[in-house]
Amino acid sequence: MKRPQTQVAVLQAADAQEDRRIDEVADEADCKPEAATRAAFELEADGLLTVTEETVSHYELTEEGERYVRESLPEQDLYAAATDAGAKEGPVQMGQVIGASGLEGAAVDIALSNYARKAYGEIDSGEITANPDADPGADPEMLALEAVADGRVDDADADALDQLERRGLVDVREETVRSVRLTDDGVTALMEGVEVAETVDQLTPELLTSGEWEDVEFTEYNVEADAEDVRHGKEHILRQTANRVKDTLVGMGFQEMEGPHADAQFWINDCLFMPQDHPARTHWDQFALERPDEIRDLPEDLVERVRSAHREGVGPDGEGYHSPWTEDVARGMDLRGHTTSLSMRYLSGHQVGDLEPPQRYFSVEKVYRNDTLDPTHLLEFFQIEGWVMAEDLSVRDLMGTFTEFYEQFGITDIEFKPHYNPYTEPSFELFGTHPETGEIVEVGNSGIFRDEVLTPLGVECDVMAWGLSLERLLMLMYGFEDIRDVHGTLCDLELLRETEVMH
Ligand SMILES: N[C@@H](Cc1ccccc1)C(=O)O
Repeated sequence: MKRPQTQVAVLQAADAQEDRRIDEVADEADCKPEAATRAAFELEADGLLTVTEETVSHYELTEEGERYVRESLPEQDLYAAATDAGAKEGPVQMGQVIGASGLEGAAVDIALSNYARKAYGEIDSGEITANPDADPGADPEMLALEAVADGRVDDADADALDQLERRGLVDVREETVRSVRLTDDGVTALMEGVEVAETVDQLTPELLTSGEWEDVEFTEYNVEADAEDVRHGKEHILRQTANRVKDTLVGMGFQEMEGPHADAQFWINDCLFMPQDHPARTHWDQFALERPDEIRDLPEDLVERVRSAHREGVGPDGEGYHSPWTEDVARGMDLRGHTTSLSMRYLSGHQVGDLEPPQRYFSVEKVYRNDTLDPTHLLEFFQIEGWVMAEDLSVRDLMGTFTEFYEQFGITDIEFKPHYNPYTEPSFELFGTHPETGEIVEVGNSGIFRDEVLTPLGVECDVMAWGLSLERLLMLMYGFEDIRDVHGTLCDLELLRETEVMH
């Protein structure tokens, strides 16, 4: 039998009687552990070797853990001080005991909570007792801490180790250790003789620089052999999807909008015909800016037209809100609660000049809302904003656009529900079905802009528009159940690493 060089070396270094660790095998085969692992997987695929994997935990003391090993656990100090103060006989003043214990700052809370947990005594209305049966001298956590410090982790009590990890006194690192063993077929092959094939199984810098690569014969690549996990940096799944959304919309003929994250309420709310004294005005619960607290430039002519739409309405039958409207409120600066502020800027002609129909614009940008965090809400998220300007638009166009858009992401069951927005009529919310839970999830909001919005902007044709959530799209695509798994400080790295990317 002929095998590539590394495989022959690994085969010869392996044993039929016992598992040998891959790093030892690599050492003996005189190759890198990665190369030995790859060869082992290939040999395994051909039945000459078995590869077993084992997860080994390495324990290490944190700084705090090291300090306690040197000194003592805070709860041990507390017990000693309590005992000295006579707390074994009856309750004594807590203040006095803590003072005598030498514990300070955060250590006091640590001592008290662990004291109670370990039943070293009772703490009640400012008094403390010490349990005469407790034995802090043989505290299992201290013993485990010492075992870790001395490199005798195997002697440590498993529950105590878990507790130490929870207390942040030890760090645990997990490592996958692979071992190999010869199979009967492997032994037979070795006895019959395995020769080194002339083929090259690894392209090296030397082969490249010498030009030798042109003449050598390469080993066939076994794409079915198992392989080692390589964990390199990669684009975040949310960013990837955002880019895919942008490509999709560009493919559908849209151009991208850009604009400020912090903007005047004028662009965020007033242009959208949201009355200044209406609760709907705060229904996004936007974050207001302290500095600067107002925008300097607003287009005066547009301000005037928006004021008039709010006060008197638009058109012969129009009714305004008959409620106060002040430019001061309109100048107030907020973090945008939706990117519809960008649509207003573009439709007004103040961003890229006056626009003639047909036009299509989009953005995939961050918005900020003062929501309560829960599995489907974040304080900031990405909105897929978009609008189409054309002479004659109907609800069919709106639904058709969403159907076409979501289909590109494999989502074919979007449902619509009539909705209310102060700025669109009719309005629709969009829903999708969560692939794991089967629950109906709201994914966006949309509608056709009212004349009260378009007339002041100087737009004379129809405009249909929407704001969709990028994170919710991700949930439908990948089956995430909690938005915080993919976003923010609590995100689940393992999930992000392992999620297969769809292209
Ligand atoms: N601004 C709406 C989305 C939307 C945009 C444009 C028209 C209609 C609805 C939201 O954030 O929910």
